[in-house]
Amino acid sequence: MNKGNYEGADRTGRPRADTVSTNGQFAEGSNGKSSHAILLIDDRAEVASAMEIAFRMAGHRLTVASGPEEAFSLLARTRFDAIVLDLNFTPGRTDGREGLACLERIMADDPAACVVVLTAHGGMRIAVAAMQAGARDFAVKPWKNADLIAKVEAAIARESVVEPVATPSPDTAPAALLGDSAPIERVRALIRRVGPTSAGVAITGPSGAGRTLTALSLHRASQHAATAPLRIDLREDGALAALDGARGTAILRHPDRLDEPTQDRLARALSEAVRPIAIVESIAALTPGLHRRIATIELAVPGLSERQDDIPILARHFLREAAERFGRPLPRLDEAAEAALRAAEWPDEVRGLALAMERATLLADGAIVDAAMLFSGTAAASPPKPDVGRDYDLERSQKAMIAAALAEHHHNVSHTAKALGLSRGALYRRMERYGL
Ligand SMILES: Nc1ncnc2c1ncn2[C@@H]1O[C@H](COP(=O)(O)OP(=O)(O)OP(=O)(O)O)[C@@H](O)[C@H]1O
Repeated sequence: MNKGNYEGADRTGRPRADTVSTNGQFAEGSNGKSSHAILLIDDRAEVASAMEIAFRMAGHRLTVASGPEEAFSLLARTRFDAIVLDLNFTPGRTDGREGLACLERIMADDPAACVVVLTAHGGMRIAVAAMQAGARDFAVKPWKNADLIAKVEAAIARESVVEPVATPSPDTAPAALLGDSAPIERVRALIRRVGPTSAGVAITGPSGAGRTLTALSLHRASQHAATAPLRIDLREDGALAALDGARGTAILRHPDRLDEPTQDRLARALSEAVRPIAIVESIAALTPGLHRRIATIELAVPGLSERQDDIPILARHFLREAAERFGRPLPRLDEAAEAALRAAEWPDEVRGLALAMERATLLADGAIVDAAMLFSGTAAASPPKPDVGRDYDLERSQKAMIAAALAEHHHNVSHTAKALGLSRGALYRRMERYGL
C-alpha cells in the first residue's frame, strides 16, 4: 500500500480507486498534496455523505461501503490507500466486536492495509484492541472531519516510511477469498497460520472452486509477497528448467500428473530458497519424496455444495464486478433467484457462478435478476434437480425440490404449494426449516 509506487494499480494488480491523470501521475488534491483513494465502511448514510464532501474538499476520493460484505467485495476489486472503519454496524451496539472481526479479516487479506478506526465515545479499550489488531490510528466519536482527514493523511504517510517500496507486479496476488461460511473461514484461518511460514502447501479441491486464488492468498501472506510468484504448469515441456536458480514462491500445477522419476527430479529441483505451493488433484499420486517437499500441509478448498451460504455473497460480488466491467447498471437478485442459486448444481464451481452473474448482468440490465434468467442458455449451472432417486439425502432432496418449484413459480407461495400438493402452511414451515 505504498503511495505512488505503481501507476494505476497496486502491487496486487488491482486498479486504484483514485484518479490517475493523463500523464500517468497520481492526481493531486486542490491543496497540492497527493490525492488518496479512501474506503469508508459505515452504515450511517448521513455520516457517509458528510464525510464524502469533507474528503473531496481535501482533495481525496471517498468510496462508501455500508457494511462488511460490500467492503470485502470492493477490496477484492479495487485498491485503497486507506480504510476508515466504523467498529459498530448494528444500531445500538457499541462493543466494537463486529468492527474488530472486520478489521482482522482486512489485515489478514492485506497485512499492509492502512486502517483508521472510528470508536464510540469512551471506547478506549476497543481502540487499543484495534491498534493491536493492526489499525494505524483511531478517532473517537464525535470527531471533527478535519482532524479525521489529518489522521488518515498522516497514517498513509507513516506507512510509506515504514514499508520499503517494493517493485510492484501486476501478477502479484489479488487474493481475497470472499464468503462467510464456516468452511471458507477455516481456509482463511489456515492461510493466516501457514502463509507466513516456508512450509510446502498442497491445495486440493474441485477445479474452479478457488484453488489458484487460495494459492495466491498464501503467497500474499508470505514473506515473498512483494514479488510475483513463479507459476509453473508442470505438464509443459521443460517446466522444471524454470526452477533453476529460482527464489520465492513457486505455484506448481499438476505435480501429481508427472511420472515417478520426474516427480523425484522435481523434489530435488526445489531448492530451500523456493516456497512450493502446489495445486494437486490427488495427493495419493505423489511420490513420498515429493509429498514431503510440497505437502507438509494439505489444504482442501471446499466446493460450493459444502458452503451454500457463500453463494449469494459471491453472486452479488460478481454482479458488482460485471456491472463495473461492462459499464452496465447493477442488477439485483430477487429472492427466488437467490434460492435457485443456492440450490443449483455448479459443475464449474465459483468460476461457473461468476459466468452466470456476468450473463445476468447483461440480460437484466439494471433490473431484477429472476430465476428464469439464470439458467437459460448456459451450461455453467444446472437448475436444482429434484431428483430424489439419485440423491438419497431426503432432507437435501426435499429442499432442492422446493427451491426449484419456488423458482419456477416466481416465489408465489400459493402456486408453489399447489404444484407440490402441499398446503400453504406446510410449505411455509418447510421453507423456514430449509432457510428458503
Ligand atoms: N472465495 C472466492 N472469492 C472470490 N472469488 C473467487 C473465490 N473463489 C474463486 N473465485 C474466483 O473464481 C474463479 C475461479 O477460481 P480459481 O481460478 O482460483 O479456481 P481453480 O480451482 O484454481 O480452478 P482451475 O484449477 O480449474 O484453474 C476466479 O476468477 C477466482 O477469482
